[in-house]
Amino acid sequence: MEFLQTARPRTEKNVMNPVRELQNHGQAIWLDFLARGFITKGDLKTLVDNDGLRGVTSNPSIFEKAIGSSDEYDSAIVSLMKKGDRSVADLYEQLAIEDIQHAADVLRPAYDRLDGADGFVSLEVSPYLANDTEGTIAEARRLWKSVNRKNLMIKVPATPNGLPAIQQLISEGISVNITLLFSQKVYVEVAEAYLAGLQNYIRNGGDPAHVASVASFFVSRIDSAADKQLDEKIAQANDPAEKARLAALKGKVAIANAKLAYQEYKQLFAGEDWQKLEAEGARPQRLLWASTGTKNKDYRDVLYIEELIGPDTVNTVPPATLDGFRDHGELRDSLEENLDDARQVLAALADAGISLDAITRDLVTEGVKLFEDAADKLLGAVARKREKILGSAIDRQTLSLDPSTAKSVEAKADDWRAAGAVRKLWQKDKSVWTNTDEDKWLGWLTSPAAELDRAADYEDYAWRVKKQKFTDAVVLGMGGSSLGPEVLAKTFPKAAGFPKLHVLDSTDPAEIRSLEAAIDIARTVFIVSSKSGGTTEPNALKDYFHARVAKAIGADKAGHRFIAITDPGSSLDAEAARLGYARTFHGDPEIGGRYSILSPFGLVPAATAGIDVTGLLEGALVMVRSCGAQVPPHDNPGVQLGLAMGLAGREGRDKVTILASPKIADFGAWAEQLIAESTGKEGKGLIPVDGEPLGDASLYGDDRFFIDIRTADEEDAAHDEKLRALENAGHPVVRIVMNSIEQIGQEFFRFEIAAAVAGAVLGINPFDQPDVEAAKIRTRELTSAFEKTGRLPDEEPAISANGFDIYTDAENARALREKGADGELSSWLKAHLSRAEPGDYVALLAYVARNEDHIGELQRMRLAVRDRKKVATCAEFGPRFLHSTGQAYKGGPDSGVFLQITADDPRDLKIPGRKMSFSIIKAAQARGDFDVLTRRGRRALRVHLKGNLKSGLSRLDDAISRALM
Ligand SMILES: O=C(CO)[C@@H](O)[C@H](O)[C@H](O)[C@H](O)COP(=O)(O)O
Ligand SMILES: O=C[C@H](O)COP(=O)(O)O
Repeated sequence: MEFLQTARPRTEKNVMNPVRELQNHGQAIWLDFLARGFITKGDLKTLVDNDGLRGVTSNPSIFEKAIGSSDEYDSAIVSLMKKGDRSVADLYEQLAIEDIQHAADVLRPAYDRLDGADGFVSLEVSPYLANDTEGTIAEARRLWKSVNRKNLMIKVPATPNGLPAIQQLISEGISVNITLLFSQKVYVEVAEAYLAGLQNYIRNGGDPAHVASVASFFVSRIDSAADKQLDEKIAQANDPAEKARLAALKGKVAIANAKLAYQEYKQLFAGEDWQKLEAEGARPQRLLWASTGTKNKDYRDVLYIEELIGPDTVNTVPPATLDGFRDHGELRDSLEENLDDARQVLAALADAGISLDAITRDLVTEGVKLFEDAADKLLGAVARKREKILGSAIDRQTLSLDPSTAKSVEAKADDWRAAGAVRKLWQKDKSVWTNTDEDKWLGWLTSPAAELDRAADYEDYAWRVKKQKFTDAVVLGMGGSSLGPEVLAKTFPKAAGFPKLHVLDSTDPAEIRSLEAAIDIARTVFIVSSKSGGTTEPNALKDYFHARVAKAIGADKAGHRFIAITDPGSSLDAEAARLGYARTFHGDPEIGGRYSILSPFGLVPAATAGIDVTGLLEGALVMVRSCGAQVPPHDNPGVQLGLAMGLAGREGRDKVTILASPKIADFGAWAEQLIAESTGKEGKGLIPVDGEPLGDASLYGDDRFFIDIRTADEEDAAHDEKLRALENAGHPVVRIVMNSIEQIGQEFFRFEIAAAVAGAVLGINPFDQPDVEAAKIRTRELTSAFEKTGRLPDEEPAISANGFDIYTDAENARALREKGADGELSSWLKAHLSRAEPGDYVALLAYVARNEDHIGELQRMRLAVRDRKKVATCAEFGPRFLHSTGQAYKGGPDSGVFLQITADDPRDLKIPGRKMSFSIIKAAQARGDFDVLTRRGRRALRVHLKGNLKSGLSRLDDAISRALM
């Protein structure tokens, strides 16, 4: 720094150093600057020795310049990160604390020599807490403890919420520097808060000699604001005398304001009350002139030092001003000169119609904002540095957006930054969304850290599972409870010595049988997973498999082969206790199913399968930190993804097409339910498209938003080529590269934040699922009818033919007949598919066993539709999708064309103790689903395949091909 070179050694020649001379006028000079090298290279000490510098102040802008806008701290950040990853806020704070400690140590000899009267270093609480009394108190206490230096002052702003914090902190013996102080009136309140705090401290036995305080009264900013208004008045005035009167006030207001504040000081720290405190050893709270660098080049560079010299005051100056004063500063006791003039300046300002009260009020708000801006810039820079150091330990995300989406994302990120929306999200502030009950559904934000604290329990549980030598573990659950564990089961290889993990989320008798055939029932552990405990499918499956296990190993032991994961107090909780389950894990009622993967709903299946739960959570925590409260939207990967998805969706690119590489192929099914169920409601939302193989750019409409996710070692040049073609064609493409599957926890969390943010952008509550509930209610009506009558209510097909029946409601039937639907299956399909316009999507909803063959059939059909109609396609299996994309299909935008596929079940499966069989439940679910779709006025057609399913599906495939001709 240039000014340092001008700090001359003490010689005979410069004995009359004006800076040092200030002491003789009772004023202490502090430095409004700090940087690491400046301390470590001894420059601060030089100023202390040569200029008699007696203190240092810091603020968010100073740290932003030091840490954010330089590489001076990069090696220190690397060293901190070597001890382990930490949050961006933590990294900044650690660096700041170290600097403050070093500076305090340099000033400590002065502090000791002056018996604690001076030699202070100030560290400011986060500007984000400026309107939060309790938060300020807590942070000040924490910083006071962490810095652990007697000559520290904690800076607290003089906002309405800062004032009570000041009093409280002083009463705890914490030295406070009150910043952002502009008004005389507020200054009096600040001084009173100090005095009241001191009285409390003494009353509680504290020694006031250990407590110090300064009131940082801002100067130059007042002139900048007042001069601006004066200039406007001058421009408007016609009378030259009036212009001259106004011009004479320029550059005078700030000094007049400060001088009069000093007069208040003299009164406040005189009189009996003060004398009593003083007798106890209390120190006055000195006025400190801050913001004393001259802003207007027409004014003398040392104006705000020369005009404010007086006893028992401090002036904290930026380096250039210090240099200037050392070079050409002139000393006189100016502070109490011409006080009447000062009063007249303020009176004339008021006469001119300029309100100093309004100026000072605005300056506080603006001051907080400026510090927030600086903190955002600083934390954004630290976030980027952290990410760079993490290297491949953090999954890479790049957004390649079309210009329109890119512009919207940039603008929205600016809005979010200005509104502190990321912090609000983390503070569980429901105003980020629709102000309903979103605050009750944000437990997933903190679950990775909370669960890591329970890692030992998961390890112990895993050890016990291993000891049992199970061959298989089967999760019985739906939606959030099944799709997360399924990603784990399909992504991670089987761990030696642990059971193979399966997931069963179907009521299809053939699928249940096929699972049963794949396991050794006598050596299997079942995990019944239901947050509510009341979900039909896991309950039926639990009853079925309990009976099967009882048959295999005896009724008395059957319960021991079952584990429950459920919210406390649910019916499953009670049932598990009654049946003697081996263990019940409780979920957090503040985490919805689709956000529950990093809670027991995902972690128990993981531990059961021998997956490293600690590693999974530690991985997730890397992304938690990257998406943290203090990471501004521009540098926050989850927020960026959410803003991009939400905004692109709002602009019509609402088909979020997920391209997951082979190693993590199943991730899309989890992400699909998260995105669809979170956003698809109230006629708005995103329609995720999973499992649609990447095709030529010409196959896609301008309603697509692509997310490509893969692991680093899965090179695929052909795929990359196609992606580039999409980009070149103007489609938004997000690329996520995971270093390895072990880092999948990061992706769960990134997508959770993204879904929540997209929900905010879309203006919906991302944590409810009203239309899933509607389908459940309708299904329940049908199953209760079955319980009463022994059969499901009759339904009338639109046509019944050899091999198939067609069902739909009257409105759809009329519309389709108008389009040529007759007795042929293909005519109905043709009429139906012809309703899919650009921007629509076609969803095949098959209530058949989900197996390789059927997946293949559905894929063939969907691709035929996509390639011919150039619309997005979804291929889903019921009832599983009901707990996932089913929400968006019914509640989201009315752009779906639905083809429901049902079939005769060749063999049903009974559920012990129930009248209903699995086949009946599945039929009721399909009808409940279809009824809600048609009641919502959606374009829906149901084809019921009769007889042999294989040939039925191939007939359907064939009919679709013909319909598309
Ligand atoms: O409040 C204190 C000291 O207590 C200062 O660090 C204060 O923040 C600075 O003087 C001002 O922020 C600098 O303001 P300005 O020169 O940018 O207007
Ligand atoms: O995604 C959630 C499913 O609807 C299942 O709910 P549950 O966990 O309460 O059984």
